[in-house]
Amino acid sequence: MSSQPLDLKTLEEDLGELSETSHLSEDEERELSKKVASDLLAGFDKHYRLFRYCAQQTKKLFEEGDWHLIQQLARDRIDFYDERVKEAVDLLRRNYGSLLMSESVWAKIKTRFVTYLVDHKQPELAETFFNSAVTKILHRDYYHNRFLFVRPAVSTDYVESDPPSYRSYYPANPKSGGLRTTLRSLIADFSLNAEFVDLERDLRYVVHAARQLMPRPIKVDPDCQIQVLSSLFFRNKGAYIIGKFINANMPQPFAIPILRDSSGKLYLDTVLFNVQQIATLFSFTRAYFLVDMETPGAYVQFLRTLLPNKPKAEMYTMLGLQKQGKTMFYRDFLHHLKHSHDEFIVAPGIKGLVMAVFTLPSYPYVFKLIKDKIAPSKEIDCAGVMRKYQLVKEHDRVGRMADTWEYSHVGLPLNRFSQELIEHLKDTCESSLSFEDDTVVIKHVYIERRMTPLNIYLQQGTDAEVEHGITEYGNAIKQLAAANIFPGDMLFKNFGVTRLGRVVFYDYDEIEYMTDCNFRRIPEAPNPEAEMSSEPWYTVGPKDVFPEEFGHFLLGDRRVRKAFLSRHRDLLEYEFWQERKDRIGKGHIEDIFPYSEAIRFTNRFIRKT
Ligand SMILES: Nc1ncnc2c1ncn2[C@@H]1O[C@H](COP(=O)(O)OP(=O)(O)OP(=O)(O)O)[C@@H](O)[C@H]1O
Repeated sequence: MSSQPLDLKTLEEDLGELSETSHLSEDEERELSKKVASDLLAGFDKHYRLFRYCAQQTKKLFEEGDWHLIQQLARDRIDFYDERVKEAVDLLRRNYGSLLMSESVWAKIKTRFVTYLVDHKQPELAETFFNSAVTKILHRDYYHNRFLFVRPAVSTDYVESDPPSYRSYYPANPKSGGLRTTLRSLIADFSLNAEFVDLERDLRYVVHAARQLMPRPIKVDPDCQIQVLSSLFFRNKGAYIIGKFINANMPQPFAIPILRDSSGKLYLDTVLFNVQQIATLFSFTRAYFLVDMETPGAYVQFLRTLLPNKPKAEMYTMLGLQKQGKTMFYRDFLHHLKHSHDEFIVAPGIKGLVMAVFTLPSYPYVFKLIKDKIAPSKEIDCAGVMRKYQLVKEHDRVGRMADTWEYSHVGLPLNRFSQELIEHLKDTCESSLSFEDDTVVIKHVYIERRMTPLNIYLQQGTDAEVEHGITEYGNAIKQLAAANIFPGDMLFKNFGVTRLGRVVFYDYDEIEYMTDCNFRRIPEAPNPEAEMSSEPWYTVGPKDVFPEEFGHFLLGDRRVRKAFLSRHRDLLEYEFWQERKDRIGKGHIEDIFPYSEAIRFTNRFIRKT
């Protein structure tokens, strides 16, 4: 396994095979390994400094309400990792070149690297960076624990920063002044450089919401405390306080979104206590958070106490550390393979024209390979598909597009593939496959969360489920449109339903920015014959979209039609699309809340401003 290809040749391709030992003396090897290990660590430290700087900048931009720059920063940050890895690899090749052509040197480099991580605050990320660089330099044959961190060598348990990753407050302590005063100082400790519209009012709402939740009579135990992560979680137009309230050894997670109104003042929009609502904030369908963390391991550990069912891989990813997410996903996946025996199969549903998709029933992910030959009707090539997937990675996914992890050179055990799947992959993706002994090596694959394809959900659903699926489908399209995404192919098979019943889009090869689309009304037919003809009587440009046509291919089924027309008739009208496009064109960034409107304070409590 390695991360996304950086278009670098391995040393072996350049200089031939590594020898077992080098011609250097023991001392020379030791000196060399010190230098290489410290160069690699310096490369990582530079990366992480820039990564943190982005989050520090975001706080300022949030205070100033510069949403466009926050989005830009979030997008740019995604590329930082590969840029730093490339720099590190170039440096090693330039400085040491053929000196690196022995296994004994690489084994020493890894050992030396571990010693440098003893007091490091991000050892797990540094190990991943090491892997990313080394897999660019060495051939796949060397991807094992002697040269790489296949398993972590340094534990992140109890790694802490100074000041620590979370702060504790004691509202029941007589000196604290009570819950509201405690919350006031908790918020002040984030040192936001902007005024609140009416903080006292918002604190009353938070206290009120908390009281509604507490079992009666309220009994305060000696351990009563509030713990909050020390940095705010920024995304789009929101900053989130993430923490837990503990009483009688019972942790109650919470999240408080802070928003900014048009006059530049702040307010607490709501408080989320429900674990599912908080899990939704960290969903793989949303953009990554920007958080200034000295010890990300401690953040993940804290978050896991709030959301124990969320895999660590997804936590790291949502904190913007997507390469760490990839590493952890792959380790989990290999572990799962060892402890399961089912077969990889073709993913249920309608096969794609662009992607070959397979899954392991016992594991909730799908694997997507770009086909060798893409149907001409698709008017896209492999590089184009990769660009669209990258666009989705970098764009605000607004809870409606699935994130993907991209891998190259993934080895999977051949005996776990069903016969039908191997034949399907050989037929469609031969150039992506190679067979090494008992292993199928896949050159390039996207991995994403498995969902129930919406077409299957609608076919098999009860009337209530069809109603729900279609309502969600329309909401998904509307939110994507608000985020400047036109899905292109709106057929139900291109959407999936998550475990929480949300509809999410996953077929990216035809997506366009709304602002690049040319929405049109169908012109009047010049005569009845033209109207009856199978060919359109008007010219159609490559970016033209005719919303009035959507109904023809979406609404064949009676139940679907009824639900759609009662909820989302506007999607069939030119005006809806043009109006959205115009708003985006004027620079408007819509508010899309990752929680329901109904739980916002403004809808729960009558505001006395
Ligand atoms: N995340 C997912 N969860 C479950 N099934 C999926 C997922 N992604 C894809 N599939 C299945 O694989 C099929 C093809 O996937 P996808 O739509 O991404 O391919 P495509 O080649 O781009 O399709 P199209 O021909 O519509 O462009 C889907 O119709 C669905 O049945």
